[in-house]
Amino acid sequence: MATSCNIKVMARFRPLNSKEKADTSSPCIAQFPEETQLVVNGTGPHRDQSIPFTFDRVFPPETTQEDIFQQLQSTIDDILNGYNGTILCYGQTSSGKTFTMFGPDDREDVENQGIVPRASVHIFNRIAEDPSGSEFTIKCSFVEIYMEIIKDLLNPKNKNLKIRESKTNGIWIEAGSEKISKTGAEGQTLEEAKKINQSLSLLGNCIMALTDSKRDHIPFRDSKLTRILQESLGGNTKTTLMVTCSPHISNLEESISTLKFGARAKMIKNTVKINSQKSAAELTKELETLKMYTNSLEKLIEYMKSPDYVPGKSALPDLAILTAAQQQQQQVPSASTTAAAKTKTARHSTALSGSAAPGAPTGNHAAAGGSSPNRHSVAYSQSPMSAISPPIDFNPMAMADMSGQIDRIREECQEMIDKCNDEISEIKIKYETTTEELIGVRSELEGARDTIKQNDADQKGAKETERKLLTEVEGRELKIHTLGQQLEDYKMLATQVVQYLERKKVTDEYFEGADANDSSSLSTMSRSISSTSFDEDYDLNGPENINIEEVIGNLSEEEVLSMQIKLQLQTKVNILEQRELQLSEELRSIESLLTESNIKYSEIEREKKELAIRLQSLMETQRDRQQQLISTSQINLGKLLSGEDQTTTTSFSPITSSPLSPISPLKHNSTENILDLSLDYQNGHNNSSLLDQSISSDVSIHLQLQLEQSELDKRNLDLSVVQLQQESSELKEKELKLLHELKLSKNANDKLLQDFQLYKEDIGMKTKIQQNQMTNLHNELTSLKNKLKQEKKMKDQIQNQNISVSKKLNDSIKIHEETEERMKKELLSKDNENSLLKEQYNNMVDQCEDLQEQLTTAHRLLVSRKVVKIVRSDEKAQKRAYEVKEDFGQHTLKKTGRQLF
Ligand SMILES: Nc1ncnc2c1ncn2[C@@H]1O[C@H](COP(=O)(O)OP(=O)(O)OP(=O)(O)O)[C@@H](O)[C@H]1O
Repeated sequence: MATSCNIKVMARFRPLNSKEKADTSSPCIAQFPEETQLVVNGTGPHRDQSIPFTFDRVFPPETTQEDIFQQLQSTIDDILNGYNGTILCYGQTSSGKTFTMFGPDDREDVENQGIVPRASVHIFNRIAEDPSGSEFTIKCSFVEIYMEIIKDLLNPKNKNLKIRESKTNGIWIEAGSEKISKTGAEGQTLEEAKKINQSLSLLGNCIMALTDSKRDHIPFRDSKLTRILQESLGGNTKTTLMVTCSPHISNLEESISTLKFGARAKMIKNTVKINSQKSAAELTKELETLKMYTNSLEKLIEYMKSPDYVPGKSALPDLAILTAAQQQQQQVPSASTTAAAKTKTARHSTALSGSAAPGAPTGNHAAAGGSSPNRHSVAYSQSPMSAISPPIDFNPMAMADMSGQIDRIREECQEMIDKCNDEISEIKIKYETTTEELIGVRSELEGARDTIKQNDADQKGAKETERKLLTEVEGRELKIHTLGQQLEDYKMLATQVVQYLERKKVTDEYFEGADANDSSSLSTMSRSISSTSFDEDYDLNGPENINIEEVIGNLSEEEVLSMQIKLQLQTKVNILEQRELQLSEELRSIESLLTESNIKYSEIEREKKELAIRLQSLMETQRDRQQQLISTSQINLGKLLSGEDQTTTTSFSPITSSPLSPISPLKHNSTENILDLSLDYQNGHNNSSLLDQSISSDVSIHLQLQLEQSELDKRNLDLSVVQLQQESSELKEKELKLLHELKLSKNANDKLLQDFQLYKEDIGMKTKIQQNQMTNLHNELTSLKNKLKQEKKMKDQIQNQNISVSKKLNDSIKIHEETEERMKKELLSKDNENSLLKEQYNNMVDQCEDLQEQLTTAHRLLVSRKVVKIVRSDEKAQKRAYEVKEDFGQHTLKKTGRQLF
């Protein structure tokens, strides 16, 4: 009896792996307050919300493999009791599907064995323990669905297995290889990813459709995975879905998506019933009964054919055999009514693990499953023997007519049945072709959608590149602007320097005529250089809140180099500035010294001149006096010589203009001597003693005094001259010293000028570098602009392409949708036709059965009315008698055929 049950859904969280453990900030995202409930924390935009989930069972990370199996053992037992069963794992990649299904790679690690090895052991244990002596057939297969191709993992030659379906056996994978060439896959990574995601999203679609009461079409046929799982989802299978999750916060979105998938799947209802199949022993027994029955019939017919048999008079032989056979046949239980038959066999047991929640990263599907052989149960709703009814009266002619009619009807029926079968096969082929076509159209659509997505992504990428380029261009333009300004400043500065140098023409004259303004203009210029070189953008100290190291770290090599040069320049300028100030100071002190010296020198010169004049006048006075003395001496001498009174002598005053004392007459020495003396004196010879001897005592005293006085004067004069000469030489020394200092200053100034020249050259060079940089930047800007243009062009092309692709896609979608719609309609009408045909077919089969029954009744009548004699003479009737046996066999086949259909 069929019962309805929901899919069992369980959730398992694996432990944190070593990498996740390293992130101590994040423990397990889920809490497990109850055995059937878990709460996922840290959800919502602010990570402060929780989502509760309820499943048939939840397993926290510490759950052992044994605990898991304990919960799934009942599913295996159900399979052993004749139900179809599926255990399916679903979850994000690396969430533990393989671990749950198979366990670790190490086969020796028995403790961690997964469901499949444990289930195998359990099944064999159960078989070993079974006391009934029932026959068990265990078959096992492992297949992989890879890019919509089913591969036999146990026989790699079987690379493209087909999915088959029959009403009695449900869906199974055809265990033969075919069309290997079709599987040749090359460079299909993208295609592979698409297909894997597609089949998973199609699984999601089926689950959505199954849980949506308004949907009557479940798109199982859209992918191989859903097709295989068709019976497991909403069909005749006890299904357990194990959703596996990572406990780490980094996989939160995927885990929630997986759990939501599980929650939805939990709503799916399956209708399950026990499958039964007769064992070989039972079938043999049945066959023997049938053989017995046939033998009885044959014997009966033989007897009826024999001359001993008189219809209506002769007793029927071997009825006991018939009765025994009939009784035995009736003992054979009907499969449909014996749910607890010993021969229960699960047609369909599947263990599957599929990867990834939609939208999550995916891996391949690893499917491991087992399905029983393609057997159908031969089930009778009624035993053939039970159709034999008691004999009735019978008219042989009418019987013959009836037999003919029956034959005709049967032939007609057979024709109709064949026709129906042909039509049904045609429809089936058409249906499958249409379905395949639809799948093709859908995958084409998916492809087109992917192209659009790709194009969108390309467009986004192009936009991003464009934005980046624009930002770069803006940055470069700004830099060029800044550099341009700096260049202008440099140019201005260079002009200033040139002007300054030209104006100054730094020569000795300059130093002689230099004034405070000029030196200050030099320092002003230096300051202006410093302020120009270190504008705001390149201020090394920068605003307080800026991390200089970070700023420098962000600067390009070129900028750092430029800053270094500027820093060096600034240092140099500072040194020059200081030096200039020093020199200016020195120059000023030298200048003042020089002025002082000049003043002193001119004073000394003046004094010297005065002294010279004085000396000259003194000498003149002395000469005059000597002259006077000589002349007086001569006069006196003449007087003396002529005897004139001494009273007539001329008196004269000494240099001091003292009143002239009367000159005493010369003593008696010869006049020549006196004259000689006078002349000697005049000639500078001190010969006063001679004079004393030659002149009179008064005059000689007077003269003596005067001479002494003049001697004194002369000595004084000499002293002054020496002093003056000393002073003059000192002054000369000072002058030389000053000149030396002047020379040093000039040299320093020359050095300064040289520095300025170098500085000017440096500035010129830097200006050139800046100009080159600017040119480079301009070139770069131009190339960037060109690139931008190209990007824009490309973007436009992509946009145009996108528009045309979108248009094409829309057209194609429209066409495909129309085709799909048309096909759906066709399918629907074919389905309707199909159901009508099925109905017709079933009606015909029923009619056939009725006819068969009528025929059997007729035969039974024939037998009971003992028409054997007529039959014996009538060949046709004899033939009919043989057909009774044949018909019986066909009756069985027809029954089976209807069930199969
Ligand atoms: N419950 C668990 N206890 C201990 N280790 C586990 C558990 N679940 C998973 N692991 C480990 O986590 C890793 C990933 O698990 P597994 O390979 O089973 O993931 P998967 O879902 O099959 O991944 P994929 O979809 O990529 O094939 C493996 O190293 C596995 O041993």
